Amino acid sequence: MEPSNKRRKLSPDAVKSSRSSDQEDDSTDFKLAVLASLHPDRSQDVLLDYLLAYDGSVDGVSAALATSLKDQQWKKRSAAYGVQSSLPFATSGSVTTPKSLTQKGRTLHLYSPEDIEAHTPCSVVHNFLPADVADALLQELLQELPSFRRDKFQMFERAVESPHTVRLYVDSWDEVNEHNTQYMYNGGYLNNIGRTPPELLKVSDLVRTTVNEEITRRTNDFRPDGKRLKFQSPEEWKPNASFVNCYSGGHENVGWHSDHLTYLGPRAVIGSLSLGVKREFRVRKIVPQVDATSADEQGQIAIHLPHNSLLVMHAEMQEEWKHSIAPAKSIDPHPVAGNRRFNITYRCYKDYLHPKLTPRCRCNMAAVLRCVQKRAATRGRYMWMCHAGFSVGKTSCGWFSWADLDEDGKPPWADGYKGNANLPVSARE
Ligand SMILES: O=C(O)CCC(=O)C(=O)O
Ligand SMILES: [Fe+2]
Repeated sequence: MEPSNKRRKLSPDAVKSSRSSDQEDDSTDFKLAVLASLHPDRSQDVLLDYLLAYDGSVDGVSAALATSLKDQQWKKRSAAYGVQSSLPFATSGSVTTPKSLTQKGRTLHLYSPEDIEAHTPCSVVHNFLPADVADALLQELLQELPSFRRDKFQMFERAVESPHTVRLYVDSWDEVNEHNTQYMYNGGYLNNIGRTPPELLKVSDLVRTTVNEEITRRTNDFRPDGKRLKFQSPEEWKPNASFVNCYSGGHENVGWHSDHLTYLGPRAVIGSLSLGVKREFRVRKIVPQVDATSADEQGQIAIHLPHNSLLVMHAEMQEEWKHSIAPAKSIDPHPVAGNRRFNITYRCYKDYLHPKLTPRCRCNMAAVLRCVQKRAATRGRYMWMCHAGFSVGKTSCGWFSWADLDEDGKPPWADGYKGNANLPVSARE
């Protein structure tokens, strides 16, 4: 089945980072992403507010922000250190009962692991590492920092840079070579991939144990039937790649996105360790376009992540929610990291999703794996698509194919494949 690919729209996450992207078109998010790249010191809430006020006109918002005296003053104040204060719309204080629900245009602030796991598909472990191990890892990352890069993107006629720096690490030199030449992110290869340094590798083992325990706990305690999600891998979660993000100062951020499934597979789990300055990790449920009038339809949840906290993004997360790191008006400096926050996302790349094995489109590039979110008729189904449709400056060949995935998320070429569970027989090719 090959639908015509009339839309030639850029991914709203193109400004965000090369390894993660939106599942489908979402014009409000796209405009927010453009605005965030043009005005990195404005919070997403402020930008959304302006966007609504200016009837969705990016140019209107930009002109207004450029001349806004109030915002100039806000910008100056944001340079000061202090307690991280609430952004516009924020409700005050922490939420202590699971009954509190998000609301359109509001941000629900969550601090405790109990509240976080009750309201979101995430669990959090505070004080995850022994203090000396956390310090050693932080020191190692500070030494690595000169090799971090901003992802660069082309957006319309503008060259845009991601509003934070990043580096991908894999565990051996062979893997570094493979990733350099075969794994694509937004249509390009990364050129600063590193070999996992010793502390990062040591901590990876600790993360592995805890993430597997958390997956079991989440499945038993939070799934109504105590079973994994359909397409969720039953195999042990073994991290073999880590993206390390660095946010230097409160203005550095990452826009709304969900993480690429292409190499992780459906219903991926990600272990995310935060070190240094405490920041807000924001999440919001993806609202089907038919039911939504704005990207903020169901409100946002701000998960406060202090130094040395491990957040597990569970299997529900990437297909059903988006996440971001909101700009902070002010931050408390960390004694070792200063104004920086490091975040390590430990990921489990599946061997059967190596790009040498996955389908290729007519451009002869390994296709990307996507999940339908917005169209009610096919929501939740996975498809392989031409990479170029989501890469800036490239034209898609329009190739598309429903993915053949079994109930464990495995494709037919993987060992132990159990048969197509992605589509009803009538919709299979
Ligand atoms: O910094 C964070 O906590 C989130 C980073 C993130 O979303 C990513 O690496 O994809
Ligand atoms: Fe992400």
